[in-house]
Amino acid sequence: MTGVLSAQIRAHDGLTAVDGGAGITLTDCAKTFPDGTRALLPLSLEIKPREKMVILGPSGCGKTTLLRIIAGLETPDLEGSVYFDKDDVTGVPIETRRVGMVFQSYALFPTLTVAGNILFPLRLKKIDKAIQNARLAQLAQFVGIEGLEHRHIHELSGGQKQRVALARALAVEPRILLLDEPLTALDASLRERLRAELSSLLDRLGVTAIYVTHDQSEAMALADRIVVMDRGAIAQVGTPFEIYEKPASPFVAKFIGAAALIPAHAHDGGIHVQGQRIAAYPDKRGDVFLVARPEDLAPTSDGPLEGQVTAATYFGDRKRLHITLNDGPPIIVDTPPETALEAGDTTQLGLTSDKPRILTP
Ligand SMILES: Nc1ncnc2c1ncn2[C@@H]1O[C@H](COP(=O)(O)OP(=O)(O)OP(=O)(O)O)[C@@H](O)[C@H]1O
Repeated sequence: MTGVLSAQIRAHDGLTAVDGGAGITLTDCAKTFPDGTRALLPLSLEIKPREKMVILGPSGCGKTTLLRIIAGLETPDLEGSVYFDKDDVTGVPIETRRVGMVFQSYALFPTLTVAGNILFPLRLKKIDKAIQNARLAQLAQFVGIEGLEHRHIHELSGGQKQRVALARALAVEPRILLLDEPLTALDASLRERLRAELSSLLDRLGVTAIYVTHDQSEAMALADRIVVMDRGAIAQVGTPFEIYEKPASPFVAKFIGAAALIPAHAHDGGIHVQGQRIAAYPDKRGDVFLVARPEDLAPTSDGPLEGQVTAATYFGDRKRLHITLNDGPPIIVDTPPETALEAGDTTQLGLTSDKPRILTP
């Protein structure tokens, strides 16, 4: 057997290098639907071969539309173009793009068995039976569903269904794997486990993977880089570290890591909140925001900030306080689980680091 998948699976077995995974170049891709909805403003994006790129953003920001343009299920407005490596695929239909897709709803055929679902794309292409069987065995082993090949879809758990959907997407030996919220239908603990498993499967496959989610911890866990989207536009592209540590805008800071933005002023070499100097800051002068994530502030006995606890939730490993700062925004503060503070208490707060993250508006 030859082809990308064989190479991919051999790579998984440690036998050979991988030759799969195309780079993707989107140029000026906008999308206006016939009813006039502008789902995407013109955007350009480069995705490297074998990169795990996560598209992250709130509901309705255009994530799925962007994914469907890469898949060939939508065409961009006239000025846009899509390249896979050096091939212009803008007008090429999904069947000939060599992409695999995995959906939130699994989109499995309920009347077919596991094997029937996985082999469906190969049967369409009338691939030789012996090759089909060999590939089924490889894929079942690869995604961890051996022994379930003859089950019907309704006899599977959610996690097993998702593995079947992944195996079917891989059956076509894709250069690019597109995953649209594939874990959303699963319960939290299974989602976390499969997320880790999927991440390592994608690494071993060496395929270029585009993964859509609105769940930022999923994005952080899986991505080489994240595209954060806001209302049809790209708000920031960067590694999880860059997006978390250097958010490009208030939108990105608030969307990633439950950050509150506290209005502050930079002058005389320091950051000042409500007239109180809270940290050294030699860089700039003027109005700025202090980025306050749950780990950035802690209750203290001597300020400099003060606020009222509006809710306190015990999580076992920590206690999460919702606090409204005096003359300031509501913030979230994670404290050790034994913290005595409860809703209704007033507390002083200090920074946990002497290098706070500062955002200029
Ligand atoms: N076929 C369509 N016709 C008209 N408008 C559409 C169509 N498909 C999507 N839209 C609109 O385009 C915008 C972007 O939709 P899209 O599905 O890409 O968002 P999303 O970020 O994937 O959202 P979600 O996380 O809720 O799935 C939305 O306002 C949506 O209503």
